[in-house]
Amino acid sequence: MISLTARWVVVDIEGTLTPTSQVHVTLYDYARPRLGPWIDEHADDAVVADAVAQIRSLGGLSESATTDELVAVLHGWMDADQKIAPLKTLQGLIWQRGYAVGDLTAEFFPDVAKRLREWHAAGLTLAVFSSGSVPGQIAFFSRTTDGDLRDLFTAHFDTVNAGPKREAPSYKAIASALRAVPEETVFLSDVPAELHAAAEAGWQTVGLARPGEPFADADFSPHPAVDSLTDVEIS
Ligand SMILES: CSCCC(=O)C(=O)COP(=O)(O)O
Ligand SMILES: [Mg+2]
Repeated sequence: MISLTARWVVVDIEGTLTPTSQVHVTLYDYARPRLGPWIDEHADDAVVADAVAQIRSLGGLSESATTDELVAVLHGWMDADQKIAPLKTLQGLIWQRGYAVGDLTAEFFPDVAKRLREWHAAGLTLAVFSSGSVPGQIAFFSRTTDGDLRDLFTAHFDTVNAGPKREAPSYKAIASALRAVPEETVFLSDVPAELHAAAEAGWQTVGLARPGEPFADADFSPHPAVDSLTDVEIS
């Protein structure tokens, strides 16, 4: 059991709240065949047009690139699990629709919903920092096997409104947006490099080394690590 004193709790999603397979299999497989149709059907949407321009630029495609060429770049990024902003934007829009129409339901590790509700009821301010886009995150928490959890969170951060997850300035930006005291803020993640960045920003950190997850056997030092939120006590 780890006991901390903090007022702000910021959580990662993949590998921390939900199994990696929920993202890499369930959500990625849902997005893959829908990316092309979404780009074509929402070509006039400014958010989609901006994402397409970024894909062309980052993917080295010409102005006349076809939707199939754009999708090939997006699939390549997904296959390599590169969490690149325009991909996360389009995925988030597709998942938002998927949760709204009832195609998708988010599943958490069994300890998660209870612990988040307890921390919220105890007066802690909860926020999310994930590579998933903010609209995608909000949709994810709207329809879960534990009900609608959106009210638990005061704020959502992604790589667009905060910055890269492995860089300390992103955590400084989040603390500033939350008006949080860094030393009274804790970040929970399954990725040691993210914990290093949060600690560099003056935050407290807890690693989630969940059995069977990609980082289960990683070296989390100097951060304390647990395999369940049940083992994290915050007062
Ligand atoms: C609907 S949120 C999906 C999460 C996601 O797309 C993702 O890439 C998760 O990355 P994280 O930073 O939470 O490990
Ligand atoms: Mg993660």
